[in-house]
Amino acid sequence: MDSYSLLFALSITLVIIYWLLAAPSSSSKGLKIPGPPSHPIVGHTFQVPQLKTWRYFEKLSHEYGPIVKLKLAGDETVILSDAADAEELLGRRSHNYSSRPQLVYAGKYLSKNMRMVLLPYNERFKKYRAAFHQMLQPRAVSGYNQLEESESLRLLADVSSKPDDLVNNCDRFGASLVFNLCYGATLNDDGKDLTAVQEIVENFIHDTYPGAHLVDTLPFLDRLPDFLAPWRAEAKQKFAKDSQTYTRLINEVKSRMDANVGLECFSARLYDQQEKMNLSNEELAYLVGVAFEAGTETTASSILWFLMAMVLYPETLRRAHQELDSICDAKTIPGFVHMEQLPYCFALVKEVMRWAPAAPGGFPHTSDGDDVYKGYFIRKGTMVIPCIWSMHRNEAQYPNAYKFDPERFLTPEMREGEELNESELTQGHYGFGFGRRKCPGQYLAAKSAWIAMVRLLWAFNIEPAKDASGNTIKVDPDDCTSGITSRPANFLVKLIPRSEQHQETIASGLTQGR
Ligand code: HEM
Repeated sequence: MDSYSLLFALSITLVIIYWLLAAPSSSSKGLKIPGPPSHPIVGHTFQVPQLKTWRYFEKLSHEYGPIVKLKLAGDETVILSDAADAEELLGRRSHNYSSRPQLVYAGKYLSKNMRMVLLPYNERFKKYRAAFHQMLQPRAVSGYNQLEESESLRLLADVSSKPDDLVNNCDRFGASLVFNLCYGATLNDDGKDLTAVQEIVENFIHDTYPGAHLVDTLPFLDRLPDFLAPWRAEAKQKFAKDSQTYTRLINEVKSRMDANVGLECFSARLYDQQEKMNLSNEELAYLVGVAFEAGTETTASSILWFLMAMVLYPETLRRAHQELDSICDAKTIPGFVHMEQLPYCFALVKEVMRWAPAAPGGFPHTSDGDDVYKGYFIRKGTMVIPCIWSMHRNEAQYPNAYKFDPERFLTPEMREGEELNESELTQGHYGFGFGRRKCPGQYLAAKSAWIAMVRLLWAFNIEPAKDASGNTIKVDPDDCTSGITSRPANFLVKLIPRSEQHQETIASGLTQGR
């Protein structure tokens, strides 16, 4: 038997002993939360599919109701599929539900407990969150209009010149905007920094996936000595590599600051407050790095979902074009000043975030104390997962929920040009999560999505791609990636400039640095 098989056999034996001796017995303190039958030893651990878990959660909600309990390797897990329950528990009772499950591999070793997204609700978390708030609160975000407009213009130019490189073009847009805000510089064209952060995000998504590392299912395996725990050295090695990237980036900022280049960016602001905030250089590097990684993948995914919706629902594309053409001719690139005049486009952007949330499975929260809700007992340490996908498919709240239909968000007030402001983009759907862990980048993300989508609509016809024989290639929204975030996979689409004048306007906008 090799050392991995031995370790596996040992782990199974230990989990059985743990389960029998240490796992909490079922509670008599409240009603039993419904859920599927489970195995007496491993619970539901092996029933939950690794891929597109949110679809399984949706199926459970149809069978057992909006609050479902699962037992995953001894841990109690509650899946919420109705937004009202999530708003009550994770929102109004957020004092109790704002922690995160503690991951040994990704939290302790891969992130040295410095990645905000994985931190429990502790003092370090509050300090990090306050720093994010400074940079990403609505008032600060309204100062980024010019940057968002110039980055989205660059997106149009990239799509025009490299139409077959769509995924990279969208990734670049998501990344370069956040990069600029974080490091006060333009993302290099050599792709080095983008590739580095993409690799970090890819590893992170893989390493946080349920079941990716046995030690996160059985945390006591962390007591094993290094020679029996080869994963520990692997995670530490990845940390060292990621840390090198993030440290290099903030060191570059520091050099520019030392050379008295007036810099306004997240890193510079943190350097100025480093002592007051009691941040080590490593912490500072990670704090900024996490903003860069969190903003890169999600924004690009939303744009790709938008393009897919336009292919699947050409009538909505036609209506958006009609609205845009009535406000902006081919010589006028739409900008934030036009937001109030474009209610249909506004509703369309919100519908993208509902129809295809970039983080469909939701991020798990953890309870810090026992609680009773609707008669159900929720034990301290329960992992509570708000399944955004199921919430967005709730027929009572969103009739005909599987259909992409911007009309559902088009209120009479909006038709009159009211309620068309940036913060409204984040309302009416749950794509940014809940309570004290709600996405701190939501205002920036929603505005970036708006400007990118509206400008792509203005500039291009969005059509299904064709194969070599001229047949339309089918587009399937179920063909998507699985992880904390999700985006279309194998998605081919054709973006065709709407006119030569549109192209000329983009080119002259670029030369004028608009
Ligand atoms: C379309 C784009 C985006 C989407 C859909 C999105 C969605 C989310 C969601 C669902 C969460 C988890 C909330 C919860 O736990 O309930 C989250 C957390 C987070 N997001 Fe975003 N996000 C986006 C863009 C951004 C951007 C641009 C940034 C930063 C510049 C950012 C930074 C973060 C951070 C740091 C967290 C962790 C917060 C915590 O654990 O307290 N996100 N996001």
